[in-house]
Amino acid sequence: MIKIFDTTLRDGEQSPGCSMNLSEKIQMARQLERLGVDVIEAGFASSSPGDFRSVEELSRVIKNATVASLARCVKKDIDIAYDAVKKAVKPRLHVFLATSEIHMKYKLEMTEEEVLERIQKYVSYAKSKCDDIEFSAEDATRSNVKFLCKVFETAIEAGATTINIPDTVGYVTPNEYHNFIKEIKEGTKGIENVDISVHCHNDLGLAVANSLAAIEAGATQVECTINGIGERAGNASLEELVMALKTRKDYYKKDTNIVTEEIMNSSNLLSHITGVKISPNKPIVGKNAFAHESGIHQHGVLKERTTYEIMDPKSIGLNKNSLVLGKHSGKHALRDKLNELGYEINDDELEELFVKFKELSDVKKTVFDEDIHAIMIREFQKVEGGYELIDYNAFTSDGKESKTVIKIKKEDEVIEMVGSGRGPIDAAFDCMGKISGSDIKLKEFSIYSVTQGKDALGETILRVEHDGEIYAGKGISSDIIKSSILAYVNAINQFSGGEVIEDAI
Ligand SMILES: CC(=O)SCCNC(=O)CCNC(=O)[C@H](O)C(C)(C)COP(=O)(O)OP(=O)(O)OC[C@H]1O[C@@H](n2cnc3c(N)ncnc32)[C@H](O)[C@@H]1OP(=O)(O)O
Ligand SMILES: CC(C)C(=O)C(=O)O
Ligand SMILES: [Mg+2]
Repeated sequence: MIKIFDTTLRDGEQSPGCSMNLSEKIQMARQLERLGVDVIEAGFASSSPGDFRSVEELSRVIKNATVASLARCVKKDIDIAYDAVKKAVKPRLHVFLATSEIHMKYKLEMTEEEVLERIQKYVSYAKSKCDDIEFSAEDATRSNVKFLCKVFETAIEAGATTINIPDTVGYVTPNEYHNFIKEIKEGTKGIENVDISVHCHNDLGLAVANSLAAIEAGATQVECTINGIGERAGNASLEELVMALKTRKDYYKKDTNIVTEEIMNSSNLLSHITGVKISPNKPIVGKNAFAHESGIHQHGVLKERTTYEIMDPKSIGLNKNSLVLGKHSGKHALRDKLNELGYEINDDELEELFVKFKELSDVKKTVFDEDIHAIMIREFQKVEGGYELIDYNAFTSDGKESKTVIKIKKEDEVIEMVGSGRGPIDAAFDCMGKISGSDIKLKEFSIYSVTQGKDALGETILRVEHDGEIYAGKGISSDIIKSSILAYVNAINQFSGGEVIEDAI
């Protein structure tokens, strides 16, 4: 059995534009639990009060999976990480220190001896607080293998129950990694009593191949993320890894606890939460992964699906029969759909959402899954004390400067302002800039149609820069000017005094 350690909420969140608020992390963690992952790395508790709160809250919410927090070999990090995970049913402390020459010399400014001492000291300290300890040798694949064996021996003697061999910069190749792990297995005393974990980055597009090679060499845990998000080019993608093991069970002869039918839900939920789209040719979860365009392939698939499909789409949760939601649907069907899409809600939340659902179904014939995601994403974005759009009017005609008037509320104050620009959206952003009185630069802006038909919902995703920091905003509406204003409001609410409502659905 291969343990799946999901780090979507920690390493995944380290990818630019993938930050999640607490309510988004809770929804995602619940979905990861339905997916059946063994370990959820909930965050790096000491890195910020927000990270602490989310690790602490996830430790309360998650019942089956182990909940881990990352910590440096620093007392304060370990204390804070333990405080955050201590209420979990199965807590884990994940302690790390770099072991490559380049990291030790330039980053840590430590000698090999100092690194070994520090590992001994802080893994023992972590062990005095928590039974389940993972130790990671950051940049392991660029470390001297003999030194690495000493590193792991030290960590195991100090109480580590899992040792992790990360390919931090995505440098290694599959055969090389396979041999490297074999060498570590042969050269490290006590390694037979602990889990061997791997954590691969995708800088050369080899993260999944390297993880699979590591499994063949004896790794018992793989670290990965949904949709492969993560630092730089990302981490090994959970769905690719798991489906490779499942589809080629004849070769790998290994199982995981993953409920593969939950893969599509997990992937869609993350993509909706982060606003990061999945490329159509992405293996397993891309729009084209099970699509057949050419005649010869279509002919083959019509006669026998397996001529061109190595996986059954149903095995990842595609093509499930589902109830069609519309203006005549009731709360049971809405709850059923929300659960099917990976959202858990209580009765009060259902009442509130049902009102929004009815408003939408009055204007749309059919409410698609994407519409439901859109309603939920709006709920996640609620901000207490932040700006709230009340109304807007746009005046535009070909070749002339456009004007947009926005009426907006912040706490009890209603503000009305006019902006001008090249087109109504440019004018709306000019107006929002004046309202917030801040120096804001628009860095990225895209609008996607998220549902079908002429009444489709448009999703705006943008990034703005303020005070050297980048803030992402999302807005959804059947009116693209409104979705753009909502996205802008969502972005500026993150720095203009609003506080994300932690218990929003
Ligand atoms: C490979 C990975 O993914 S590692 C995880 C990366 N994730 C993150 O860094 C996200 C969160 N990080 C943060 O918010 C901040 O970096 C913090 C709060 C953790 C630390 O912030 P700061 O104290 O300002 O330090 P800063 O980030 O500038 O530098 C890192 C410091 O940690 C030290 N350090 C790095 N790794 C380790 C380690 N594993 N154990 C002990 N010390 C370490 C560095 O040497 C440096 O020390 P110095 O301040 O004495 O020079
Ligand atoms: C903290 C460690 C496991 C990491 O993310 C890496 O080395 O990539
Ligand atoms: Mg990493």
